Amino acid sequence: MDYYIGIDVGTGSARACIIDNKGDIVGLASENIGLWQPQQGYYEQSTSDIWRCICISVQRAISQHNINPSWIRGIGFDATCSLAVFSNDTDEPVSVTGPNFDTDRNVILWLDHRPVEETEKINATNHNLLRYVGGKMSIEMEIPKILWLKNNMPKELFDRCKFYDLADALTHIATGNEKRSFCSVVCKQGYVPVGVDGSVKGWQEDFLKEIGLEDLTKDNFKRIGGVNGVNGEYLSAGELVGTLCEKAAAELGLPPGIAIGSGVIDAYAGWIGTVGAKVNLEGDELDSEVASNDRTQAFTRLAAVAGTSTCHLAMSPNPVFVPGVWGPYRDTILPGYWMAEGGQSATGELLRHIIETHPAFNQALSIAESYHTNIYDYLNEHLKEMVQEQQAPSISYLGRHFFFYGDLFGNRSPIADSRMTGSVIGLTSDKSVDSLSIYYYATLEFIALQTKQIVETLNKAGHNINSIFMSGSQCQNEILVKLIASACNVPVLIPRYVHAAVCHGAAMLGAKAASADSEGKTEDLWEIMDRMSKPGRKVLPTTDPHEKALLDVKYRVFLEQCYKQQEYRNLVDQAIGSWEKTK
Ligand SMILES: Nc1ncnc2c1ncn2[C@@H]1O[C@H](COP(=O)(O)OP(=O)(O)O)[C@@H](O)[C@H]1O
Ligand SMILES: O=C(CO)[C@H](O)[C@H](O)COP(=O)(O)O
Repeated sequence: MDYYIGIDVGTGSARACIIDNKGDIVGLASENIGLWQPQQGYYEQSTSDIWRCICISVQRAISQHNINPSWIRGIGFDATCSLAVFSNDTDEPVSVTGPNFDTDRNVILWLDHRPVEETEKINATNHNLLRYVGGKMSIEMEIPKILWLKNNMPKELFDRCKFYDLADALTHIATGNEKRSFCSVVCKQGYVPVGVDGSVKGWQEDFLKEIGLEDLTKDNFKRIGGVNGVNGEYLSAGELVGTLCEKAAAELGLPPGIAIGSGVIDAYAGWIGTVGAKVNLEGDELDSEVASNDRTQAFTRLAAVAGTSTCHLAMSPNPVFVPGVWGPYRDTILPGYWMAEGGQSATGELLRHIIETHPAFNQALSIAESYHTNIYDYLNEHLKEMVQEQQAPSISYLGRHFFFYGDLFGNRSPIADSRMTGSVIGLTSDKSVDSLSIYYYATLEFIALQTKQIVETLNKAGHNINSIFMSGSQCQNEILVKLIASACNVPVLIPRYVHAAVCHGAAMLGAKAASADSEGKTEDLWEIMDRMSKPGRKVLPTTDPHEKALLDVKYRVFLEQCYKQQEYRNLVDQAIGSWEKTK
């Protein structure tokens, strides 16, 4: 009776799943978490609220599925890469809401774009460290956010703060322990386990001093995890952080003493939960399993973790530097291997925004509700009906003259330009549900074409991606999945647990932690993935020559919309030169 819990904290909800020792999910529950937007571009959450949602989900998953809490051997966590702030002296949450810093919101969400000036200052250093985060530090990372707090908080409050990536904050709450994960400090906080030429290693003291965060270097970098981590170590995914403490155990409804694995950012849990599946990628047949699954196969498999945002993760045995793609990050998942992380800042959120701001949204939503379906499934059905009514050859034909470019939340990859916005060619005065459906389809098409741009950029730089393993809520969207397969011309694998693949990855971290021997040595994560991953369904690219020709030409226009926008912006900036802003 050995069971493991995975806890996945996405932008919108906390989920808990329980797996058995074969990796089958036997319990699953989720709870929506709070998100506050005090002003445009600012997004905040609260670890107290998130922990409450985790506790509800765990208790529900346990009780609904009749699991005895004493059967749980290990717990793994993943969370969005958001900055969580606590007090050094009391360990209480510290508010991040200016100007008074008096709310219980202590998390600056990854999507928050408040540190614009701080990010510019960081990138102006051209420090060698920036090579290891994709060439530029993203506004979504945590060092710019810490710097914003330094610039905006009262000094005595800032001096009392300690900083965690959210996944580390959760393992801290669970264990009371300060051990941090490589995934957190390397991917979001500027720690480099080992650089390629030995010139960069560990925390970059000169960099932190140059940007004005010398405070973090004091006491051996204690406020961000320690000079080399606690006891001289940072942990790779799932290594043993400690055991469930009495307080957290009582809140979760579990016995104390359960092994807690080192957490990862949610995107990385999506990689863990999907790419180890034993699947036959050749040929047309679906679902056929293959016996052998050596880890080098992972080098050709891209994980696309598609929730509020989409993250594209690729592992390589050697460092590959890809402009506009975060990393390369060593040791974060499997010790000695490197990860690259491309991404789209908003995909699920982009779809939601496009649908909800269209004049026909309320009408479409009430029809969807009358059919007891969600808006995405309804719009997909409506597109199929439009094809019938208009006797069109395909859905793509309906949208052939509509061109949507969707960087409404900035561009993460591959051009890494947070000033990017959206553009449309093909607007009409049509306010109908048909018009909404075409706009929605064009958004799906945009997501697929940008995925192609990211895959091409990865492969041009030295990766060798030839399949995509998807997870997150978007993998339930059959039109989107087919578009991604066709645009990228590779098979897309849908996991068996479409609602819980990321959480499944987190549960494998619980299994790894539970395997710790008396010296804390744990089983190899790939071995666990090999044993517990589940094959799902394979979606192949279109073979229709017209569909292919249309996607090719749409890609050409997509690239023009992307680069022309930057060109137009430069033209304007050159023309108006030093025109001063009026206050
Ligand atoms: N069928 C669907 N097709 C496309 N997008 C979807 C679908 N269902 C949900 N989404 C989007 O997925 C996002 C939520 O996905 P989820 O994996 O739960 O995210 P997170 O982990 O970020 O909380 C929302 O932004 C929602 O708009
Ligand atoms: O930046 C990321 C990972 O590095 C993710 O985009 C971020 O954590 C949000 O994830 P999600 O879209 O699943 O809520």
